[in-house]
Amino acid sequence: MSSDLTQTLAAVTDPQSGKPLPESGRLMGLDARDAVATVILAPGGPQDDPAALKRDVEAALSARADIERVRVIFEAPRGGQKPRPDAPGRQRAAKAPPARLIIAVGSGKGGVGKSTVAANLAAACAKAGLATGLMDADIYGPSAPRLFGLTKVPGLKKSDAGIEPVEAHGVKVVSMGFLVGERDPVVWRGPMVTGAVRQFMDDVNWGGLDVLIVDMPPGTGDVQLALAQGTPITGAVVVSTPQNLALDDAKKAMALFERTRIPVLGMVENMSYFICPHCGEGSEIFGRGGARAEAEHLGIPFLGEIPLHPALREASDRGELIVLKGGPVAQAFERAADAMLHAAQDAQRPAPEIVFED
Ligand SMILES: Nc1ncnc2c1ncn2[C@@H]1O[C@H](COP(=O)(O)OP(=O)(O)OP(=O)(O)O)[C@@H](O)[C@H]1O
Repeated sequence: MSSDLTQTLAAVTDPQSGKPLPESGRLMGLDARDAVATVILAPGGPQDDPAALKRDVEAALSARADIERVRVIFEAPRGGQKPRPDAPGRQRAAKAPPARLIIAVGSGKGGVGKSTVAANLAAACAKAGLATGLMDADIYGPSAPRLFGLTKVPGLKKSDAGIEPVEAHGVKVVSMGFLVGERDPVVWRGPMVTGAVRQFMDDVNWGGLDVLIVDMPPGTGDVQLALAQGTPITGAVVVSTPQNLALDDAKKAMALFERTRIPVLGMVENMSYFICPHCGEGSEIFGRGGARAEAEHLGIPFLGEIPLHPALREASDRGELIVLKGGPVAQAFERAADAMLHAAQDAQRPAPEIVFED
């Protein structure tokens, strides 16, 4: 599909270089899903005419029978964050990122336990003594209020320092679920998604965290794009289950992160094997090691495997985090969190400078 789309864009001339768009070096991302095409373009120089380019891209792609909507996104110019329009008369100082490490937790599809894994990884970081936050960016189906036992939170408060996160189990939490009920239908349009995610990132009084875990919605690129614009994301963790179909979806999620320039730190396999709550014995009902093998095949680190255990679902439903309770599932989360933190720290380390001696 995407090489096909690239061909369609060959009819569009880049005003900056005069070349067909795919040959101009400005086409940074191109994807279509559910008849919506997303095109990411690098910023142009003085010769650029972004309005004309946007119009031409929209016209070329919407002429296709399989595309109903086209979304054109220009990347911010290098060397700084694109300034956001502020309230009149109010000067906004350049903001420091909310955390030293910002880690997105994503999955290719729903139901693989991504939110459960994100919440327990966050609590594991807090347990290890790190100042930790969890931003529930899964605005289509927020589950942080349930997982952290915060379903009765009546809304988010604002102070002079910004929107105040709610603290539970040692983690500072912000979720759209505090503003709308978990089951309330909300229709999100692209710009609203971007606005909500940016506001959670920029306007929450996170208070200088060590780690911010971002629970991403499955699929769609809206949130990935919104995150990638203007915040230095350390990397992404992709959660999968061992089945082949889930792994295929996980690969798509990785491709989406990479296209938005968020490096993939590694993969966590959830529901890897079943631990019998009665005898404590493990059985590999899905065939173990699928995600590890796939991660190795793709050349990305494998961060750990979390067993399928009824106690995990029960704890989650009660608003408790199993990682804080000890036992084999808690240990699995602690090991995965440790591997994730190491991978994130490595991703942040600058590449060594190679010095040639005369
Ligand atoms: N390892 C596990 N063992 C037992 N139950 C689990 C495990 N992981 C997740 N679950 C349960 O599976 C269900 C789905 O988990 P969760 O909501 O975290 O998935 P998700 O991928 O975030 O889904 P969605 O995108 O729909 O929110 C929940 O009921 C959760 O308690």
